[in-house]
Amino acid sequence: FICNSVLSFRNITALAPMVRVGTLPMRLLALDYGADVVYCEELIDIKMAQCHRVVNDVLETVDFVAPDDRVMFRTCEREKDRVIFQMGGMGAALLSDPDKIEAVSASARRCASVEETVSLVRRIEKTGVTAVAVHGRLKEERPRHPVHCDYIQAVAQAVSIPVIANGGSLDLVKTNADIEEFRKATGASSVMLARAAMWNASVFSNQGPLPVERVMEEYLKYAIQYDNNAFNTKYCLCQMLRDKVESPLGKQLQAAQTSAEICKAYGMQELFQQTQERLQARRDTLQSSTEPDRPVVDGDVTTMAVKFERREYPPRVTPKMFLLEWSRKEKLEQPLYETVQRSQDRAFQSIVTVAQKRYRSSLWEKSKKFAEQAAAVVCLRVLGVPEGRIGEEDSGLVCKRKREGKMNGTTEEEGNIKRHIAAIQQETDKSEAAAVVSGDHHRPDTPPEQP
Ligand SMILES: Cc1cc2nc3c(=O)[nH]c(=O)nc-3n(C[C@H](O)[C@H](O)[C@H](O)COP(=O)(O)O)c2cc1C
Repeated sequence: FICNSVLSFRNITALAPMVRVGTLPMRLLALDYGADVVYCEELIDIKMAQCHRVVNDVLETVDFVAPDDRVMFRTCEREKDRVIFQMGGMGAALLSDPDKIEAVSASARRCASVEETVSLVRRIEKTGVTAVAVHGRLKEERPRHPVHCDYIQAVAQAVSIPVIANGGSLDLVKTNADIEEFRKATGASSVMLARAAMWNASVFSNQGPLPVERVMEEYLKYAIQYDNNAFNTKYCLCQMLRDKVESPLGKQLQAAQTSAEICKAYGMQELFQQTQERLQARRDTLQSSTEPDRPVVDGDVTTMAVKFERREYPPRVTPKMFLLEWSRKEKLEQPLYETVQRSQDRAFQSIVTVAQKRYRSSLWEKSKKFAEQAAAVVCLRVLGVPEGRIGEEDSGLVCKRKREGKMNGTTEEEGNIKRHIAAIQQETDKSEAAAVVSGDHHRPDTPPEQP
């Protein structure tokens, strides 16, 4: 590994690059336990070039998002000046073409002989790189083969830039104290660990090692906090379980398909739920502070920043019902709802078409039902039609009729209204049931799983 950076690589310990393992939760955990520098998983240069950079105010991260909306790289303030981005696509290929090794970070394996290795690293040093990490195995050797400390030592003696020893996880480094032993055995400046850290990141801690159960819990906390991909979280936890992967916990973990299910396996569902609510609240606050609450015409859609708050309406009364009733009264076609779901947070947004005009809330909702209600509210507000909200001034048919009923003291009138609402409700339920059959239905009280 050739490092070009303002970081110091003398006398440090580093988390090595690991595909699928080196995502944000693992990097933060390694830093917490005492790693000085953390590598991200190897990312393919061409794929990264297609990503766009997104400042994620909800998670307080910076994301590099692929055209298919997958987050390829997520980073945060905590690892600033500590994270090293490992670019793939060149990697070991550079070994046979050292001329290309300039101003980049790449990975390299030890060559066939000590002389060849030393000669290569000398050439690399001349390009002006800051440090070089040497994985003490031959290109064709597997990770289970013993590491060659003598090769790393020969390199360390031959160059003046810091050498970072790598490859010691299997046979040499089991505890924090072993890190120093490995460094001494190779004469290197620093040490970089992959598997030992993947199995138990507390190997970086001079207070450690901690039981892996505790480490998994700490890992999971970061995975929840930073909305880590559930399958990535599961993969990393399975690596930590190692031979316990067939234990009852391991089986539960393997069966889990969502972050919620993973957390349940670890008895951490409450923390998961709380975190989801906190993130949702932040999302709502950010949305409402940035969006205007007056109508804005966006193409052929009239939009407003409206959030549907269930508690603002009486039980069994919804804006959708009011819009449906109003459309009937006006002899218009039934309102038509079209809903989309975005992949980064699985949030929903609906457009309602009424009298050939389209209305949408610019805010995203946690369920399809809520998104439709928000669209209905936008339409009703733009049209100046009551929406059924509690305390709505001189509003809705229901409230108005109720008032009339009270004034006349007739309970019959109230009965009529109730029947009327029930009929509309039935209608609404029917269309929602159809949505369930078509498989795009989400209950409003169960926030969807985060990607
Ligand atoms: C799961 C896993 C993924 C790895 N992914 C990468 C990678 O993306 N890029 C890379 O250069 N090396 C990768 N490696 C190699 C390690 O960075 C390291 O060089 C190797 O495992 C030897 O170090 P160790 O003995 O501490 O495990 C990976 C290793 C493992 C175990």
